[in-house]
Amino acid sequence: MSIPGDQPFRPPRDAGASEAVFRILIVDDDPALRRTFPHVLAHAGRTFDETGSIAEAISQLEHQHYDLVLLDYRLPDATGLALLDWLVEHRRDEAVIIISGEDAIDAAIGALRRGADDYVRKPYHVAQLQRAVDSALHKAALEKANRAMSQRLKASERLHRYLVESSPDLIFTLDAEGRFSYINPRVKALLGYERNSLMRRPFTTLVMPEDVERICTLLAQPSALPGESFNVELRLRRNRGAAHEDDSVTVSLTGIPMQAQGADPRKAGLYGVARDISERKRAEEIISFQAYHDQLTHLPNRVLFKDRLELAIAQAQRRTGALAVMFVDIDRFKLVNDTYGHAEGDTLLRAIAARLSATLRRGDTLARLGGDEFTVLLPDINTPEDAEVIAAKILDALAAPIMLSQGEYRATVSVGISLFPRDGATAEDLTRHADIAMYQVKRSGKNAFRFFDPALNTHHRERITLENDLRDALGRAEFELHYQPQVSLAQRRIVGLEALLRWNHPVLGSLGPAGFIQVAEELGLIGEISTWVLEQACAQLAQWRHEGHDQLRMSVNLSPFDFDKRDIVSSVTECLERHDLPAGQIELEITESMMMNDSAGVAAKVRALRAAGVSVAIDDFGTGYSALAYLQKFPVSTLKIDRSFVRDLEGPMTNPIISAITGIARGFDLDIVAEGVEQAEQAEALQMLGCDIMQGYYFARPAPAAEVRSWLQQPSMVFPLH
Ligand SMILES: Nc1nc2c(ncn2[C@@H]2O[C@@H]3COP(=O)(O)O[C@H]4[C@@H](O)[C@H](n5cnc6c(=O)[nH]c(N)nc65)O[C@@H]4COP(=O)(O)O[C@H]3[C@H]2O)c(=O)[nH]1
Repeated sequence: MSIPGDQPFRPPRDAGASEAVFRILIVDDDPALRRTFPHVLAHAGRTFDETGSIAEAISQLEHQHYDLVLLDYRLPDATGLALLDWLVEHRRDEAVIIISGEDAIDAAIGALRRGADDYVRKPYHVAQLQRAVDSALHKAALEKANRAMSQRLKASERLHRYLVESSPDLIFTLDAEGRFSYINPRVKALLGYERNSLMRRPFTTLVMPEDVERICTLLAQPSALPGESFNVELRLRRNRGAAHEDDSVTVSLTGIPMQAQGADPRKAGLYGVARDISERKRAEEIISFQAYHDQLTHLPNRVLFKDRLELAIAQAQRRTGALAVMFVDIDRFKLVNDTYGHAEGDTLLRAIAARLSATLRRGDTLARLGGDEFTVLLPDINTPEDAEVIAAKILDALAAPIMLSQGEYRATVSVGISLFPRDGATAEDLTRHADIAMYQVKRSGKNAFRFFDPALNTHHRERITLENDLRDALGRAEFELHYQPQVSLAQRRIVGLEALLRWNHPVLGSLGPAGFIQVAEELGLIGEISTWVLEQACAQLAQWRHEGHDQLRMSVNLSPFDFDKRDIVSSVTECLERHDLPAGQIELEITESMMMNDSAGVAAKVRALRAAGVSVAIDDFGTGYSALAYLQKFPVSTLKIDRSFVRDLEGPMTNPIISAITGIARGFDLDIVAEGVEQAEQAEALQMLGCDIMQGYYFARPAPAAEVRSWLQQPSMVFPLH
């Protein structure tokens, strides 16, 4: 069996005999001989030391290693055998050639037994001694090289063992039956097994059941040739005893079949390296989760929703079934975000996501597309009524208030529904059509659901065009203010003017605010528009005051959004200062509904405005649930009687509501203005009911500033003005 990549060990070059340096120790009591030897044995790379006794030789050897000792047998202090014994005893590896004049064979046997390499008997021929020395040194060189090689082999083996045993990867070998024949200690730390307990156990012992079949198939493949590696990702199971939250570790396994030379390829063992990639997998999972999920709610995002919808469409097509897509948009979400801040907005989004999720079944998908937009995929519905039931459930799910840190909040949503195949065959069409249906719900009062109707499509396109045009309208100076007089019958003069916004649309002509104010609010453009209106109205009033009409009051309509997000008080007072206007000559109109939902602190702002001397009127008074309590909380200065009450006026004293309103106004010392007066009889009746200031087509329609100027200049007023 060969371990791939393991090369045969080669000795280093300097271990070769040819390049070695040899030290030779001559031990002889004859000084003449000691001097002769170096001459007769001289050779490049040989050095000689000499001593005359065993004791001297030992002392020399204790300090120096020699390759060869030329040892005289008989010395003054002992025989050469004593030195041989010393060498054995001290595990020395010097080669020894005994040079002896002894005749007895015992001397030679004794010397060779004690490890002498050669025995040269005196008298000898010089060539004989030279041969013996050459041969002993050659042998010594070989042994030296051998020793060096085996030392290096051992070191190399230790290194390899160290690398394998301390590897952070799991390294193992399997026999031909797939049982462990080696496994490194990493298995203990990684999976909690004692390595010995795994020996001869099948590899599959360590594999999670879900992956066993896969790895078995891979191992059984005949294409797995020796040296041809494979790589596979699989889960290894932890020892039950290893207290760990995960019961498996995901590894990347590189397997290299090992096969004995010429053996059956199917009978190959395996060399495997398994790297723990659990962390990487987790990171990958997080990254892919983030790519397909919304971070705030952890719901699927737009990409994943589209993917699931496309899959559901394909499946519905196959089984000729139906599916529904819902577009869910939170009503007035912007208001929460702008008023309470993004943290509260996020809490609301999470709470709504949780409520919606709870109403759906396992196979349904709830996704967050971004902002306050959610989508729902109902992949398996039979009839439109099924979708209707779920839409109703969604609305119901939000009936209970949601707890925000600022208090309870009642959220509502608008839901648009499109059906496959009826309303579209692609993910884009179905989502767009559900979106259009949702828009329609928004326009007709919110907090409801509605199915897509192809007719909506045209409206929707018109709406998109309108939105785009509206974004450019301020920049292109397409807005204009018209002014409608408020007259006092008793004084027969114009006492006030209401500024009413007009949009001179390049294609559609002059548009009234009803057609675009709500869109501007939804697009977040209302703030800029209101600022422009206020500025324009103040400038115009200043102009008329300059022309001598200094008793006029200017009414300006504000949107609830103006009270929500801006510091309306300072905007108004600064504008008044800029135009040098007395505060009481500007009147801001707010609606009843704004008073009822005092989330943005409207009452406090109204009080601040009133404190600054600015008049505040309640528009459409009496149409909602105006309670006297509101009048205490909101210290307004004027009540405007809605034109719906004026329209119903048939004769004097016939309208109890108007009587009540005038009574309230008197009680609270408020001004009163009747709107929508179209006929002389209505004016008469209102006067009888105690209302003197009136506004309506009977007196004058809203008109551009130039026309209003001509009315203001009339010395005596005759109604109608035009
Ligand atoms: N049928 C009938 N209608 C009459 C009569 N006299 C006046 N009107 C109309 O009644 C509306 C009076 O304004 P509003 O109730 O404050 O109702 C206003 C106001 O709430 C809002 N609006 C107007 N201008 C602005 C503005 O600059 N900013 C904001 N945020 N809203 C505005 O748009 C609403 C509609 O404004 P307009 O279309 O200009 O409609 C005006 C006016 O043209 C009448 O005798 N009969």
